[in-house]
Amino acid sequence: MSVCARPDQWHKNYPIAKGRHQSPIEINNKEVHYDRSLLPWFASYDPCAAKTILNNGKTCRVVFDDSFDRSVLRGGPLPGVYRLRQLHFHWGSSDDHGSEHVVNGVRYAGELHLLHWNPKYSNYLDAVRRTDGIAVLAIFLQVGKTPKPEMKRILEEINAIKTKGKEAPFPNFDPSVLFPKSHDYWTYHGSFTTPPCEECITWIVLREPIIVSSDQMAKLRSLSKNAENEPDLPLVDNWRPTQPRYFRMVFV
Ligand SMILES: NS(=O)(=O)c1c(F)cccc1F
Ligand SMILES: [Zn+2]
Repeated sequence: MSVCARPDQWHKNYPIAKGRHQSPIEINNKEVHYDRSLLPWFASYDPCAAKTILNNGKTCRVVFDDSFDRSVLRGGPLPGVYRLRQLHFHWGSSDDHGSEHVVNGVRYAGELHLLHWNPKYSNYLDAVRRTDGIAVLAIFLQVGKTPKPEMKRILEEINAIKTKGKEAPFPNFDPSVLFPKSHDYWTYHGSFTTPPCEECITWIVLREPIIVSSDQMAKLRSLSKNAENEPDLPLVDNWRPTQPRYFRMVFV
């Protein structure tokens, strides 16, 4: 495994990976603070902003047009609107683990991240250098008998992006169809969960998971980390272990 592959080695190339605002973290209900000044969050996404779905060897990602305030997240802990740029997933090698955040000791089968950036900065790369540059909406995936039908659209495309570097058109998709009923959330300041682990993220972690089927999780696991001309290496366990918390949570 290359030195960058193992999370406990990341700090050798990216010292910030040992910072004091790293993600993910363990969320314990008894330790969160209630902040009544926090507002509900709102997403207003344009389905026509959806562009492509791709396998980058680390996850399955859907990319959106973020050249103007077309699909935005606002409210909650956010000072203004943040532009939707991409969504991606984290999952395990079996249904009993795979999420990045852990809630009261519970690991979910997976976690969906919708990444947004603050347009007060000139571009995404500038935003990732700012503590208020990025907002990620995180939604847990829980395995159950009645999966959310809207997940089907993404999983049907998996066959087209089996290997690293494969990309397929993914038009006309509003990711808010994946949201659970409740918008209740926890929020804290953290980082990217993959190198360079910049500490630029306002995390909004939804309390209510969405239900996916075991077959749908197996579909994600059928992706390969490698390109088509290389041996098939199952793309699984693309989650980072929880990091030290060092600071307080807030919860609406
Ligand atoms: N998992 S995460 O949301 O922090 C994330 C991103 F949004 C984008 C790139 C890498 C990455 F790790
Ligand atoms: Zn992620």
